[in-house]
Amino acid sequence: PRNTDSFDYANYHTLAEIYSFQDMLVAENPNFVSKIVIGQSYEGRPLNVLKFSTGGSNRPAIWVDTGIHSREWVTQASALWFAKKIVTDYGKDPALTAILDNMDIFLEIATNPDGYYFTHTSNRMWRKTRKPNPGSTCYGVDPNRNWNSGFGEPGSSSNPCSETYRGTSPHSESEVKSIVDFVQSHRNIKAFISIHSYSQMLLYPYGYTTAPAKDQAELHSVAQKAITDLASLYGTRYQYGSIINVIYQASGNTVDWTYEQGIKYSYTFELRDTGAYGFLLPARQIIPTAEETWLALMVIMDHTYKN
Ligand SMILES: O=C(CO)C[C@@H](Cc1ccccc1)C(=O)O
Ligand SMILES: [Zn+2]
Repeated sequence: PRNTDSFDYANYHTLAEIYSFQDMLVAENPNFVSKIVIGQSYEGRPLNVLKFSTGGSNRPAIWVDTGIHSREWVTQASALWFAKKIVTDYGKDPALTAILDNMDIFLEIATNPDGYYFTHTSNRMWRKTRKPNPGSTCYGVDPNRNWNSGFGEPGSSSNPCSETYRGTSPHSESEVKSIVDFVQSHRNIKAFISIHSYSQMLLYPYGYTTAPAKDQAELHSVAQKAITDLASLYGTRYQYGSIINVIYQASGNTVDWTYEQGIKYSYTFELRDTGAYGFLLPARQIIPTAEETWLALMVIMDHTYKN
């Protein structure tokens, strides 16, 4: 495609196409969109983050990541649509314009690029990073178990061959450590949203403990509004609540760590579907999924801006 208008949002794309989309979007919007490289993957690929900013310096910010689990293809595909939506709606949609006149948005689309490349070349069902595990024939660490929050407690595995292998120590994975370093140097992130598929759930901390988050009531009511708006478009029904209550115990997970860093509005989405296709969601559902998810994201971003 020659530009982001002719880009095909209704299909899945290779890693190379994602990288070229990012560069096109920056080139088309040089005063609004920039690309930050927060680190590199194990195999040496850039960890690119798109920054949407209308000015200021170190403004309060909203972080969204997709594709931390590489096989969850609808999430990276939705992020491409979100990126275009932001540049299209700024100056037109009053709620988004108000948010962006006061806050920055950071969007990491290919959060696990080695894994994503591997799903295209070798194993469509790959989830983890692609770092070899010494002493094992099995590769990869689960980047949603590698964070320093309840690390190593029940809800992750010590077996390198497990899909939920936690790694040898917290933040051992560069794909995780790069975000840790970014969050800890930025210090003004107000919302952190990590997007997975599938199951149709909107989840908030904690996953490693049944102890309720101190902001549980507020997180719950914002989630309720978010899934209501999501459902208003196509009737897609989401469950919502704390990770451990709604899905299962999961230690060392992303948003438990960001919440414990003081980022109150920490959420994980599990996008479509509920198992009919699972990770192999047909491309025809990409745009509807992105559209309905955007409505929920706008609720969380608007609440963050107003609080
Ligand atoms: O990837 C998943 C399949 O989408 C489910 C997620 C569920 C989860 C989501 C947020 C925090 C901890 C766990 C996972 O096991 O890491
Ligand atoms: Zn996942």
